[in-house]
Amino acid sequence: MAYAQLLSCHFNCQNSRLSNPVQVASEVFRQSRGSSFLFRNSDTTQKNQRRIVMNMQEERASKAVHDSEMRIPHVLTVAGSDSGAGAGIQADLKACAARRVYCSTVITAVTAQNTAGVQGVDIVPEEFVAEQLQSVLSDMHVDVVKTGMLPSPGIVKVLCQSLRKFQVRALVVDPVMVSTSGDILASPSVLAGFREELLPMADILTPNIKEASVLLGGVPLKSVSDMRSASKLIRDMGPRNVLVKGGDLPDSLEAIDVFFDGEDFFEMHSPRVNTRNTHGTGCTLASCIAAELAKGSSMLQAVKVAKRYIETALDYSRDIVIGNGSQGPFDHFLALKNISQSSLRQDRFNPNDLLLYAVTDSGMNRKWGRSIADAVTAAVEGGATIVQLREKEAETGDFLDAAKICLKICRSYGVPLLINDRIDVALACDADGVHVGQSDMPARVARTLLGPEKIIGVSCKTPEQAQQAWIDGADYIGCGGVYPTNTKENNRTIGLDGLKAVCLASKLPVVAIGGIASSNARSVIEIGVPNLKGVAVVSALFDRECVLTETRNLHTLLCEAAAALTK
Ligand SMILES: Cc1ncc(COP(=O)(O)OP(=O)(O)O)c(N)n1
Ligand SMILES: Cc1nc(C(=O)O)sc1CCOP(=O)(O)O
Ligand SMILES: [Mg+2]
Repeated sequence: MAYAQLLSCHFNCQNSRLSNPVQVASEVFRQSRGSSFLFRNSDTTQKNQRRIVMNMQEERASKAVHDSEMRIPHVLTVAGSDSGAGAGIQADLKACAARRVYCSTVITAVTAQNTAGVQGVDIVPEEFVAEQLQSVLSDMHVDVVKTGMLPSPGIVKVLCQSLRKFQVRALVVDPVMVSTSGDILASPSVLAGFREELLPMADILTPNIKEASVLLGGVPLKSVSDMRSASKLIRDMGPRNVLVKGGDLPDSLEAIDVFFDGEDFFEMHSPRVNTRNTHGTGCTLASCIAAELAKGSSMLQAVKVAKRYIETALDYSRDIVIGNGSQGPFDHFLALKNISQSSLRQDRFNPNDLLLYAVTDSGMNRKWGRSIADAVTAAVEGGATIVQLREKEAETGDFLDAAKICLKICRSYGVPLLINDRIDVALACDADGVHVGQSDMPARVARTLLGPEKIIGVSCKTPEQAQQAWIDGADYIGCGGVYPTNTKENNRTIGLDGLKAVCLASKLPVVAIGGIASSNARSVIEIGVPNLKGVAVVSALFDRECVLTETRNLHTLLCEAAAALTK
């Protein structure tokens, strides 16, 4: 079968949006079957050639199955090249790779740049920027476009034209105007194009305080309160969300960013990292937001993850030396290093997320005729603050498929998803972490495999196990069975006293598990130990007719009980 025909029938499959890989494969076979008439030689040659055709068809069909399964999230960055590779296109590529997202590139300018500053800029003609945009967007499925240096009004124009022609899920605009070294990277005439065309299309704009000031006509920003006002005024220019980055705010011990979504303000605080290696933080942050959006995160969650990633990367790279200038690049690939300094793990896990911990059960879902997607959606809608996918009977492939589905749902609600027992599944789908028991893979080995960023929970029934969990680098303890349960066979009940003993033996946050429901959750919280952060529940949520109602009720009860304790 002619290659062009194979491609075209694959293309037709994609166009008809056959979502199931098996459907895609059978469509490839169906469309390709008629074409063996191309071969009209002797019988044997015909047989051999048919075999070749069949092999090609099988290969193509399996490729079609593979392609539809393996489409990875895709960010297109439209930005300038930095020869020193700390910022620009090079930072975007590294950030996306570190966040496990594919990144294609449209180059708007080539800069001669190093750790001392920008020595030269060569702007790519707008026609050639348009050609690059056409090449990428007409061929590849781009989820999110991220923009950096847009050095001419013509480039802003052709970009907006392309964005109108090829729809993407989100547009992240980093209004690069001044480099970290103070060099001007966009002329004032670009500002008009920004205001008129690009900003109204943006899902998020990420100015630093200098850029926010330029956008507002030179108003100085000196405090967090100024940043709040600026984010509101800038949002009036069109972007749906604004993140004003306060890293350069004078007299602040913290790096404070202000996020405004049109309704609420969120202040995001992180310790200021004392390092010269900050070149490229703006590009990296915007790319990381784009990458998380491409993976399906909500905007606020994407911003939080990106900020945490930058903070961890800066901390990890604080002492590296690249170049002789005043501003060095940092290392994007900390996850590839087997580091376990607990200092790097601060803040990426919020112990308050343990308040209402929903643990899934496929048997219960089957009993009530629910898909895993329905069960998890109802739980997070109802207020579950963290979800664990616990699939005790599933084949690895099915477990992974379920994990990908749940991850998409949880990311869109900003709720972490942990995988029960299976470190390999967590790695394969880039889940937020794992929960392991005393007979599963030891937590310290899980930590080595998962790196510093992932959440690791460990089941403990005794103070000794709790102490070991801390040494092994766990983030929290699951402690039970507090009450008898039918969900886990032969599970030893340790009661409220056993729970209290485990909590007192550890600095780690603890979530209680086993036989907990609305009828007894208050008594659990009321043991009143500060590191007991919540309850983990299976049957009281999932072995019920309406998961949404049960989760809502339990969530309200837990909030009330926790609030009563702090009075
Ligand atoms: C939050 C939480 N706590 C405890 C457990 C139990 O883990 P484990 O002892 O490994 O038993 P299984 O769940 O694997 O049967 C948990 N899953 N979650
Ligand atoms: C998974 C699990 N682990 C336990 C432990 O004691 O470590 S008890 C348990 C099952 C909890 O289910 P339910 O909320 O239906 O009682
Ligand atoms: Mg286990």
